[in-house]
Amino acid sequence: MTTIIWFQRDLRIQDNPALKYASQLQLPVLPIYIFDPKEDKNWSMGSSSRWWLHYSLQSLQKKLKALGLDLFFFQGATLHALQKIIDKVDAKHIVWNYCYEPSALMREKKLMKLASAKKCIAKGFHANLLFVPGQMTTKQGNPYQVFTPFWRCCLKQEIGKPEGKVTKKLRLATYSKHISLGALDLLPHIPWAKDFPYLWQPGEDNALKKWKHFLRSKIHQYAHERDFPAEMGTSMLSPHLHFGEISVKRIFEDLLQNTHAEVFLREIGWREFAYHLLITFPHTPSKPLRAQFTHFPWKRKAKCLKAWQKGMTGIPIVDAGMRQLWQLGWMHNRVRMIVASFLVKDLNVPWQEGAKWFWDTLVDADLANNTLGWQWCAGCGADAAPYFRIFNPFTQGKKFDPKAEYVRQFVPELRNLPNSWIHTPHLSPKSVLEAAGVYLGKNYPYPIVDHDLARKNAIQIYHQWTKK
Ligand SMILES: Cc1cc2nc3c(=O)[nH]c(=O)nc-3n(C[C@H](O)[C@H](O)[C@H](O)COP(=O)(O)OP(=O)(O)OC[C@H]3O[C@@H](n4cnc5c(N)ncnc54)[C@H](O)[C@@H]3O)c2cc1C
Repeated sequence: MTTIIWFQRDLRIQDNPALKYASQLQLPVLPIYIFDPKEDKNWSMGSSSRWWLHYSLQSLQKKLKALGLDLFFFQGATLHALQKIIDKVDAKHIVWNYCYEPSALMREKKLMKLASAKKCIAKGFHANLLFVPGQMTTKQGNPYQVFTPFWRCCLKQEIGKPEGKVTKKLRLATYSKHISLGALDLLPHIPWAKDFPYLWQPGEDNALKKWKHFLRSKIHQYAHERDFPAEMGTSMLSPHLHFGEISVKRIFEDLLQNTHAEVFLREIGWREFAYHLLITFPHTPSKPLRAQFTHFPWKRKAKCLKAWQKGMTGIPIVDAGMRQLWQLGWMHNRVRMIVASFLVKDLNVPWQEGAKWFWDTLVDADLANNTLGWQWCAGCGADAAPYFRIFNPFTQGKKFDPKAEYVRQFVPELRNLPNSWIHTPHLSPKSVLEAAGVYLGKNYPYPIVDHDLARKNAIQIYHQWTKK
């Protein structure tokens, strides 16, 4: 008789209700992780996330060993693997924390049935969000589609306290047919992620360290600094939150006594909103929430998309963002909005193309947050920026990177341009460019579109389309 604990996106031992429950059952425990590279079809895990996952699992395995346990790895179709394991160990219980994505919830439902047929008690726990998504409705009983009333409603609900730590040693069940972490083959074969470790240390201990540091020395400035990409004024917790290395209930609890918490807490609220939308409207990762956008005349321009992906658009703030993403697997939120607006409005490329690129390159790639972010920028989602509000990437660059530290870090070929010209090299006097060693069309591109024309064009397309 065994208790299986199935880890998914809850790679922590603190405030882990499934682990806590398993620890109270007095049976040998079998902690497992199953990786199915083909799962979730269009949204199987991207390359940067896999990098993160490898180190996060390594860290969890170490933490479980300190509890007398281990982490057993499996590869292949999840339900099939679960069925085999339940049979092999004659499982009495299988426990897990819910993964709030449409296909994961479907899988978990099937697991309930499968386990019950085998007389194994299956139990899922709510652990990775503050509120169960999809349950909050307006007075009329409709799902919320605007953030502020959604969040107001959330904050009136009770939020349970985080679970304590499991501290006592547990008995490990035995199972011989598992594979090693390395055999999951999560790490890249060519070293494109070589710079990631300068910025990122996955794992629960590092997530907690980062959170404590943010609380101690950054949260009081967050409201002012969060929009300036060179300041590093945000928490940078997104990949840790995505993989469940830190509990959002724990974050909420720590914020209760903090007088600077409001703005930061709202961002945590956007995460809740994103999951609420994803569960309520499960088609939205690939289709617009506002159905009238289904036939919007986007254009698939392969050359423009490539230039955007490579950070070679000739628009410094866009290129800096796209190169930060490639180099470090992450991009600052303000810049995510700028590059997304540029792709969908200036280049008229479908938002789904941008979402896919982010999915593969972000260490924090998250189906709910990524979908919300892209649909917000494209104007086709809930509470989205109106389509005709188009970011000017040059003024955004000057406003949010006034000393051009961000652009200089990620677009070093522009490094020697003065602050007054660095965001608009194409308008710079020839003498200034020459003095800085910038040769447009040679070592840095001309802008791939004229922003003023592109803006007029985007608005014209929108008006023609809305008249139809
Ligand atoms: C086009 C686009 C795509 C995005 N894709 C993702 C994604 O795949 N994964 C992801 O986690 N975030 C995504 N975001 C949201 C946001 O950019 C990141 O969460 C944020 O930059 C992460 O940095 P941080 O942890 O320092 O954030 P902080 O400012 O410190 O915020 C704390 C936490 O709140 C949550 N959060 C913050 N802003 C948002 C937001 N706008 N929407 C939802 N949750 C938010 C995140 O979990 C974040 O870690 C996207 C935004 C845009 C505009």
